Amino acid sequence: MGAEVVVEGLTKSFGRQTIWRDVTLTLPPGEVSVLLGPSGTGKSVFLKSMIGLLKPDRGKCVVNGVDIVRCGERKLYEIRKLFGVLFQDGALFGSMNLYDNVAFPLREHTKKSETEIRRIVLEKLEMTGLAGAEKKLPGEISGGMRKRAGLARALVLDPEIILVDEPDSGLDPVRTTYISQLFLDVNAQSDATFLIVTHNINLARTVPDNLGMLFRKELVMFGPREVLLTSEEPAVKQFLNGRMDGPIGMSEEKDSATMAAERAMFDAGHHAGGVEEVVGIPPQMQPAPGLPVRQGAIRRKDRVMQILHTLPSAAQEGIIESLTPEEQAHYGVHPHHRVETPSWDRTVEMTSVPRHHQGELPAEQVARLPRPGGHRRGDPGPEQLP
Ligand SMILES: Nc1ncnc2c1ncn2[C@@H]1O[C@H](COP(=O)(O)OP(=O)(O)OP(=O)(O)O)[C@@H](O)[C@H]1O
Repeated sequence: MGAEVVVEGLTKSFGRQTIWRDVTLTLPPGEVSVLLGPSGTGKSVFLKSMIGLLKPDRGKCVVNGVDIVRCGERKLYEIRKLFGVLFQDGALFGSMNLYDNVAFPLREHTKKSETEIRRIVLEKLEMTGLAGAEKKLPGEISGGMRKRAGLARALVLDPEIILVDEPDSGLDPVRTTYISQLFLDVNAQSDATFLIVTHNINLARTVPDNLGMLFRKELVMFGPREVLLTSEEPAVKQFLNGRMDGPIGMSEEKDSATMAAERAMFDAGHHAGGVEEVVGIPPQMQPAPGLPVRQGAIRRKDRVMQILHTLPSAAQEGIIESLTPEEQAHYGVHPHHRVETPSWDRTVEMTSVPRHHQGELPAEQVARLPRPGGHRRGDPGPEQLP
């Protein structure tokens, strides 16, 4: 099982510029988490802080009982071996072929024989769909292949935690979905803990178990995906819809005057961007058929059901609806049955009016269409229809 990562009150500045402050979150072991945020909010700085490449000013980042922020060089070197990192461009050595790139961490950090190294490298290349490409140089392959080679290299030391920086950068939407599928497949096979930072909305909506967002130098929220995906927080809704209309501006936050001027422009009919209002919780992508069931997803179910009563009601509803009837019976919940909602969420309580699937409405609620040629004797007139 992957390691748990506990981040508490983490704060990072460069000189007088605060990047983010008081970031507190836990990456549950073996689950896939995504951290969203507008460009420049410090997502990459967060990843680098987690592996000790950057030193936060305050706070903790604890893995297996070791605080990465405070520990000495030797401990840090040991703990880093638990991490596999996929950087934006794959960070491959341009002069080495894919085989040597992927073999590099094994030759650097282990005493394995070349025979053993060959077995591992070929296995990871196969796993990432690169079998046969061993002799290619990074400059001879596509961006998507470079990312997959970066992932193969990140996997060779069997990491417990895999950090991924903007896997979609430079990739088309289809290739982004393929690499997302690969993350879930790797997670199913390894049970490693994943943290992916991105601003790709498709990926954020369909891949993770947990979702968070950095904005205004803070972590706006972090928790089960259903919380962020049903959030009424203006910055979150704007971000998920990719619109200009909202608090996020050209370079992070808008001031109130800009916001009012833009509001007037959009009210007058100017297109705010985006295609349609994106709402709700789409189904989560699953590992490819034939792969093991994700253990992280199984554990998550129990974990989330334990904290269900602390979540906003729309998220509760989404979580309950994602369970099978057997699971609902096991946990003693059923759709549209809310558990006690925290007081801060009273304003977004959902009505308990049952929703029905198409074709399942009770007969008395089905509107009758007028028949051609008017209604027959005995049929109710339109004024009598419910
Ligand atoms: N080593 C550094 N020294 C000084 N400032 C830095 C350093 N690294 C990053 N920054 C600053 O930190 C801020 C956040 O950068 P970061 O790259 O983490 O943002 P991001 O959210 O990953 O953005 P994007 O989505 O565009 O990649 C930026 O203003 C950047 O200039």
